[in-house]
Amino acid sequence: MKIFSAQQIYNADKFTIEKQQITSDVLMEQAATKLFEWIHARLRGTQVNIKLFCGIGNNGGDGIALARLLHEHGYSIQVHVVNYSEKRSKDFLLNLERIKENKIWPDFINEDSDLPEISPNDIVVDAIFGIGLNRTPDKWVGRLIQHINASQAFVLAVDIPSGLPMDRSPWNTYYVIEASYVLSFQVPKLVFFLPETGVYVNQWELLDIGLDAEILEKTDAAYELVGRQEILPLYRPRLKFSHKGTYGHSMIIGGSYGKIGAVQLASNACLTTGSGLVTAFVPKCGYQSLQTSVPEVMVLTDEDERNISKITLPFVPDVIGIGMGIGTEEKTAKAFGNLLKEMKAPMVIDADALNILAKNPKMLKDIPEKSILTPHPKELERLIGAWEDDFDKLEKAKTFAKEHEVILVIKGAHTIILYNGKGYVNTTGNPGMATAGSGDVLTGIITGLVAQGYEPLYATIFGVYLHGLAGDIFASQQGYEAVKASEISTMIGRGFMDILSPPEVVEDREKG
Ligand SMILES: NC(=O)C1=CN([C@@H]2O[C@H](COP(=O)(O)OP(=O)(O)OC[C@H]3O[C@@H](n4cnc5c(N)ncnc54)[C@H](OP(=O)(O)O)[C@@H]3O)[C@@H](O)[C@H]2O)[C@@H](O)CC1
Ligand SMILES: [K+]
Repeated sequence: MKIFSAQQIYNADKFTIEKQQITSDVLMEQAATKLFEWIHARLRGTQVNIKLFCGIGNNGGDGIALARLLHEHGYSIQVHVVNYSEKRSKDFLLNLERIKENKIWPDFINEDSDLPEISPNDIVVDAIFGIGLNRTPDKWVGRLIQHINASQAFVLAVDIPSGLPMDRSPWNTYYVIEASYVLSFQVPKLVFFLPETGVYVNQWELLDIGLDAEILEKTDAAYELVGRQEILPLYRPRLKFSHKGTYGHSMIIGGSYGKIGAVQLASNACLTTGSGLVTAFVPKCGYQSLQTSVPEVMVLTDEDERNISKITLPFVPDVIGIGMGIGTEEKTAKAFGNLLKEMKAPMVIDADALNILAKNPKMLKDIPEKSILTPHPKELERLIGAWEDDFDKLEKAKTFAKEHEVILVIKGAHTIILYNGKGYVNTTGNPGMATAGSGDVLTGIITGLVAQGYEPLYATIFGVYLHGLAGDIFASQQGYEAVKASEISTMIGRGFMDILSPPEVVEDREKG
């Protein structure tokens, strides 16, 4: 599902109004009706105080229209107009007139007003700012936002938490509504998925307000949200008349004394994802433990006892996954550098192999095209340098990926994959997966998919989703704390089954 910028949403808005020959007011009424239906389906007339804080733009207009619908259905409401500008929008004014006709008298909050009391039992509707926010809120509006955040009331944000800009981190982190739930219109917003801004969005859901399908289809978005619907078409079925050679021979290279487990985790995940054959290449000290722990994996050893020092391949693997537990010794760096020169096929590069690249930037030019790099935040910083905020990070990472023609996986609560100027935002995974070896399993999964013939970008998108899903399935049975990397691998098969099973009534991608 596409993630639009604010400008693209305004364009879609305009296109819909022109094509469907409706007024903008009709679109606002559709939005308010969807908000009302969502609330009404849950409250079913329960008497609770609903306090609506409405700005003077179209986000505020949505809030005022919602207030009218709630009032018509017998809900107890209070409307507070947050009067932060004289430039009121046309549809805001129209809806203000309409509620006055319904004998609802809003309270106007200005710089000098006392802040209204909010009880923890109230429901607050936040319609102060929407996607039109373009500068920091005034101090008094910021104070009101802090007052709402401190109230402990349930806060339902309309479209986006007020104070959160669409294309940058907030100017003042205290001047943003901490929403309990966000009902967002039509398309997800990128800020919901980034670490600095996602914290204001506890849960979110999309409401279809009827923006025209044609414009949604033809708009080229810079980011895409990846849910089951996007993943299913990427799946490559296993054929009846096939053999282990059909599914590729993967090579997992890594490990050092005390860190052989990383290779075991990656090799095991690679096999479990369906790679036909897996050979691990480790220092001598890893031979016995690997042979015993994963009998299906073949093992080749370096001549060095404790570190990788010279990589000699007796065959050409379909894909190499490299870096887990490998260390950054000089001889290892040299061996990796030589391998890069030798290999033409895409590789999956992780962990210390990334640190070696960061320390030896000359090696970057030798990375085979469409290789997949899977850094965690520290490794990413070593590769692309420090960033100012999440948006700056994405831009720098995009530039890096383009320059070196690689697929860059930025790991996080919502892992983002960058390739050729475009970003793919993953929707699976959970905090339990922030655990030792989780990244080794991901490398194994992606390597296993490339081995089976998945195109590298698709292998990455599919692999990141599958990895998160396997972690989610395990966590749903045992809880976050018990998630261990090896347990994630045990759920890879269930993950595939989940992807292939019929979708639930509400798509996971439309909620978060
Ligand atoms: N297609 C859709 O999805 C539909 C969207 N709809 C709704 O419209 C919402 C967007 O509405 P919007 O464009 O009127 O902007 P909104 O956020 O209400 O801000 C109002 C104005 O405030 C100003 N301003 C900015 N920052 C400021 C600040 N710090 N302090 C003071 N003022 C500030 C700025 O104007 P400026 O002063 O810069 O000229 C801005 O224009 C969207 O989120 C959704 O809820 C639906 O109605 C139906 C269809
Ligand atoms: K809002």
